[in-house]
Amino acid sequence: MSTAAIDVRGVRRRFGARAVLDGLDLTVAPDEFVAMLGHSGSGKSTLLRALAGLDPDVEGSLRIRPRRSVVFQQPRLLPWKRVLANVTFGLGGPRPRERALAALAEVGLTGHARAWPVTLSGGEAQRVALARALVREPDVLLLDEPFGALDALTRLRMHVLLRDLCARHRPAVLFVTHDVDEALLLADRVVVLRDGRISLDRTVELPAPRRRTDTAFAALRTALLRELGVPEEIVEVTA
Ligand SMILES: Nc1ncnc2c1ncn2[C@@H]1O[C@H](COP(=O)(O)OP(=O)(O)OP(=O)(O)O)[C@@H](O)[C@H]1O
Repeated sequence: MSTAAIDVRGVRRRFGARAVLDGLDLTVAPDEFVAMLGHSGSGKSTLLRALAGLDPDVEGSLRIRPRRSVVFQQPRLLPWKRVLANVTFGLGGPRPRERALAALAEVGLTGHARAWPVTLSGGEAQRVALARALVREPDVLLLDEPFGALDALTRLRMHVLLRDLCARHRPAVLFVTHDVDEALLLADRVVVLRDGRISLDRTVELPAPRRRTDTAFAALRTALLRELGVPEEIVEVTA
């Protein structure tokens, strides 16, 4: 029996004649933070949906620890429930209210427990979504471009928050993003999804604190952009 948090072997997902995932293998260890990059339409969300148990038509072997939480690009809060009730919704176990309040405190939203979702900013709503995911103490956190809809400054704040939350709770993380720098700032390992498989798998060994301006950071960024098929003149601008 594998001790991995995620262990995917030979996964295939067809839509009509096209295999979006085509014999994909991926293993994520417990505690590991893996960022997944890939151009638009490469199948990142398809894989995440399969791992979240939302796709009955995927083929191959998918093993994932059963305690898993998903955060999507949109916070997907229930608008007719207050913030606290969104976090406790469907939550089993003892003292759900206390645990939800603790989770809201962790994401800096203690004062918003009684607020309605419609009154929240995009960043606040996404923090509620993170609290809702983490209150379940998942072994695996699946994140599908969770900061994709946020402005640049809020995104930076969310990076710090996510890093701190992961350091405290230590879930295995599979983090889908388009943003190479975001991947390199946060992840232990970066993988690229291309032609239905993992085409590049790199451990991120960068001195802390990670800085976009460091030479090693820039070198990794260049390698990843090339793997993503970004035109050379654009790669050069970012180097
Ligand atoms: N239910 C579906 N029916 C048909 N095709 C689908 C379906 N879901 C996804 N696809 C196709 O599968 C491919 C991969 O989609 P997916 O959403 O996984 O890509 P992605 O890498 O997450 O893209 P993006 O970065 O733009 O979100 C796309 O070409 C998409 O059109």
